[in-house]
Amino acid sequence: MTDTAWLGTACPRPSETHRNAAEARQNTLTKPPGSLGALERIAIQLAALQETERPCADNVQIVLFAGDHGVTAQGISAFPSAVTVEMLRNFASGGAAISVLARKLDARLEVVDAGTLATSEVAGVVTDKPCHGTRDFATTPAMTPDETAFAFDTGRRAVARTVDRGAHLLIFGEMGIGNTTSAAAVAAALLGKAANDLVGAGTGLDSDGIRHKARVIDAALDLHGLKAPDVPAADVLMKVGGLEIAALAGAIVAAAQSRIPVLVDGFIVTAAALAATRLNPSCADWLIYSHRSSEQGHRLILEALDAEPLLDLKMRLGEGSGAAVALSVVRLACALHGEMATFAEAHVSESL
Ligand SMILES: Cc1cc2ncn([C@H]3O[C@H](COP(=O)(O)O)[C@@H](O)[C@H]3O)c2cc1C
Ligand SMILES: O=C(O)c1cccnc1
Repeated sequence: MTDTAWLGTACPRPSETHRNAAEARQNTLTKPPGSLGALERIAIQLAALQETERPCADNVQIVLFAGDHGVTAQGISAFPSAVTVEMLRNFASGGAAISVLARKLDARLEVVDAGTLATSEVAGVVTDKPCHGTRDFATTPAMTPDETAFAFDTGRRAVARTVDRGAHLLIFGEMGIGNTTSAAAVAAALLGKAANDLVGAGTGLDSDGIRHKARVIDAALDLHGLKAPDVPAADVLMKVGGLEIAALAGAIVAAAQSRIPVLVDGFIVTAAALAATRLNPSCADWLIYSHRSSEQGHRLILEALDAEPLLDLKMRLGEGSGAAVALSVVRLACALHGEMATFAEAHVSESL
């Protein structure tokens, strides 16, 4: 039995001293105070987390967790499960969206098979899984307690591999046909909302398909007793989550415990972040929200997390792609914060 006690270890608090210093610096830069909007907020948050007056997001690691979902047997995705493993090869050979973004951003990309149906190792992919895909949660819990604990640890091990590389920021992505259904089920259970409020088109379901997806989730929440209030997040993940979603939740907690800020991607990673904040509320300080996905339920999860994402580009891909695109904005926020001249340095008159 894998121990999950580590998930509860408190994450460090952001430095108020550095937050105050960064805020003070923003107000001395040659611009009307507050005029850089969210860019100021992000630079100040990062300064507090990195315990510096000049935050930085140059050294970035992207970790993508992949897993397969038994619930695909219910016809809840527009694509077949085989795509998950096919995409593993595409990530490794550099042709996926996140592969291109990682190259252009000069960020390292590690792909972890956290539980796909692949029966042998895929070249260029780290294999760290307790089983091959989850069970169909329409009929039985998706995972056993041991598989869930293993998946949390998969996330922790991925973060441990990056700590020595000195990453300023982590981005987590995911790949798993069927995982918008699992993510919606997890979020519906944790938020006490109807499945209908959290489902969306995923890879491209039509409105009948979306209604069917909601019915599958709704029935599963009944079956597993997840409409009751205050079901522990680990139970929710075990019953209707996924191996890559539990790995994401474990990785988010582990990153915060290791003092590494996380740039949170779209619908699925945000559902995992919601679970992570239930597993360990102190990790919330370490999360920066990158974008609002056009997957319908994302808005509700973001609201529950009190999150204001940086971008809304109508993206709905996953893989960490929204966070990767927002990384450019974060980097520019850091550059402005660190490199703009102050009123005194530039001999510019301050406000009346
Ligand atoms: C070629 C392809 C590449 C992807 N990359 C991410 N996803 C995204 O779509 C999947 C979730 O949608 P659903 O729940 O509808 O299956 C996940 O793998 C997610 O990462 C992809 C989907 C496809 C088809
Ligand atoms: O926003 C996401 O993460 C997302 C949305 C649809 C499909 N896959 C991922």
